Amino acid sequence: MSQAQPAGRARLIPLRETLPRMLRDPLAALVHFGHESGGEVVRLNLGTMRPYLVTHPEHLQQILRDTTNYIRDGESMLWRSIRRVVGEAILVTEGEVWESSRDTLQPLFTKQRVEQMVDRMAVAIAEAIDALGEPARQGVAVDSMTLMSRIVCQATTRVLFGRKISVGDAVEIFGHLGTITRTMVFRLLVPSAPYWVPLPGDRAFRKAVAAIDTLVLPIIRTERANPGEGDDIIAALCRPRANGLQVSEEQVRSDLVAMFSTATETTVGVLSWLWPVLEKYPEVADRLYAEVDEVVGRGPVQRAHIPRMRYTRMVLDEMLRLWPAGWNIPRTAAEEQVLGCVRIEAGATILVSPYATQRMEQFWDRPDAFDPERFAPDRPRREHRYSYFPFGGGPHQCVGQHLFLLEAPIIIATLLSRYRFQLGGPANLKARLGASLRPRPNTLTLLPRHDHSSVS
Ligand code: HEM
Repeated sequence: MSQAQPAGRARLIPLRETLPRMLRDPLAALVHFGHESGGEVVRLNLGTMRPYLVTHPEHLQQILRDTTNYIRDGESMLWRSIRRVVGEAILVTEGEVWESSRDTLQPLFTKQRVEQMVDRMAVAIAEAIDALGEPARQGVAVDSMTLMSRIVCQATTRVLFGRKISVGDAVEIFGHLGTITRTMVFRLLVPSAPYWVPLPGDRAFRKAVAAIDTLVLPIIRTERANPGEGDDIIAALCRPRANGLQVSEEQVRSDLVAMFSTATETTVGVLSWLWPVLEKYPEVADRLYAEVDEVVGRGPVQRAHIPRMRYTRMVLDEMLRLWPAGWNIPRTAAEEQVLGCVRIEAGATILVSPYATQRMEQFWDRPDAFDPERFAPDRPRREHRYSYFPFGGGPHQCVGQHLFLLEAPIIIATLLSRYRFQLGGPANLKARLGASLRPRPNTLTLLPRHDHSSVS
């Protein structure tokens, strides 16, 4: 990638090449165009829009670290759709509004604070998994995503939201978010369509957003009427901001829905790959079960177990490589930019996709193989920091990364210490496209490994 040449125009991939691939499989299409370009910046003619596709780690680093020149423009692509759900929240904004939300929320997620949450989280997770005992003993099949969402919603509402959202409401909100991510796809694929042109899914989308408001607004009103000193997200959002700014109900609602959705949707999305992965790769399943038995035994899982669960972490890292929940985090060029040898005009949309880069042969050996060994702690890592960025990077790097990397092993170890499982249909490793990635629906029957599945 020579920087010496004068910057020119990006190669444009014509519609006759982009369209059939995008219609068939948009995710595979991004990997294909990234691969074919060898990591150079290219432009995709998608008919109604012509975004740049950026896949090279050096370019990604430049973009993600520079929030002045490469912005999350609320009017573009993904952000426009997400803004219709979360409003002006931490997840979509830039500048002062973003800074104020980030300053309020980030202190809740420092390494130390997250470590303190872990034991409470382990108890909430064990209780949620206890509740699966009876249906499991009766051999009842459950939807695998619903199962994971119950566990994650219980842990999240208990620890992050100070029990101010009930588990029942959390599961309901999660369901509405699922509708939203699915129905948003049409708007993502035709981002230039004005909102007065109805697209499939619009009505279900609007109903789901309204249903979420019905559940969260009363909680916010109660908290604002009696603001407390609590260390949960709702208390933090309802207090006056550090800069003295009084926040509106709408702003609190925006950040609350954004935090709920990022904390649950992504976690459930990634963890739901566990079952098809274990089914498809029995040797991985054997090693995982062996590690859980050795480190945790029959449980309960505790904070001290987590550093010893090295293989579990390798499996998680590999799941995040192949199915990063946040597969698409586009940016807009605020001014004219030069990236590599390519000139990018002000206002252009730039596709940034962890999914594409993390599956490109230029940056990964056998990229399509599921191989946790590539993340073995004693194996030297030679990849560029931005060839693997499931949690993004730069100032917008995910605030929940540490939390996820502690919560996920607890969930896996608690489940596997108690159950084996049987999938209702064949394991499918092809992702279902939405605002975040999820596996295809499947059912699951848990098979207790011991006489009494509850041991906590
Ligand atoms: C597997 C789990 C997760 C994945 C893959 C993930 C991925 C990401 C990615 C890629 C970004 C960057 C967005 C961008 O650059 O525009 C991000 C940002 C964010 N994530 Fe996560 N996330 C996960 C879990 C969580 C959890 C558990 C929380 C909260 C408890 C969380 C809260 C956030 C927030 C608030 C932001 C916005 C940060 C900002 O713009 O300042 N995420 N996440």
